[in-house]
Amino acid sequence: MGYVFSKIWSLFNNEEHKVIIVGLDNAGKTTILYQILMNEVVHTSPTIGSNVEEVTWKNIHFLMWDIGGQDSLRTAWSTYYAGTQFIILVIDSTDRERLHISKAELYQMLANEDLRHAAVLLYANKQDLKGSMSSAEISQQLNLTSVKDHAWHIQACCALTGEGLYQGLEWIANQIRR
Ligand SMILES: Nc1nc2c(ncn2[C@@H]2O[C@H](COP(=O)(O)OP(=O)(O)OP(=O)(O)O)[C@@H](O)[C@H]2O)c(=O)[nH]1
Ligand SMILES: [Mg+2]
Repeated sequence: MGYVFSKIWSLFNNEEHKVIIVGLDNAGKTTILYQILMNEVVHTSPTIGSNVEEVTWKNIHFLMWDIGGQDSLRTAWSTYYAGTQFIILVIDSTDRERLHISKAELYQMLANEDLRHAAVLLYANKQDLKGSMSSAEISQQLNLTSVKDHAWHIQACCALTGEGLYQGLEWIANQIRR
């Protein structure tokens, strides 16, 4: 398909882009999903299984899966991978003790065949809290610059105010428009 034609096609195309929102329990995944969907802070309890919502933003249609992050639920993440275009990995920026677990989960996902074409948006969430790690610090701890085979971006955010969330989505939109 010619470049111009494919660009025109994409303008009229209602393709739904599959997004999975993963990360450790308490990272803020469900809060982020509903902040994006409704511009509201919802009261959450730990997610068992998943929540799925259709999100339309700037005329782009997303199917967003928010998956429970508790230890015992993480082995089930891979059942959501097929057809995923974007991974949103949410990190509680105050959770220094468990950053190495997020790191291990990240690299395990990147090695998964079903996710080989997926791009990764990392949200460094809970920036409102004292002592939170900056996105630069998290990036360094996760050794993100070593990730060459997936597009990735890290965005500082606060799910309670919504700050940073749309900048992250903008990066995703740019990946789609490429
Ligand atoms: N201060 C602060 N609290 C947040 C932020 N985002 C989420 N929280 C709180 O963190 C707690 C956990 O949020 P959830 O969205 O339920 O976390 P989750 O990642 O969905 O957790 P699981 O479903 O167990 O995997 C809740 O009390 C949220 O209100 C944030 O940016 N700042
Ligand atoms: Mg949840």
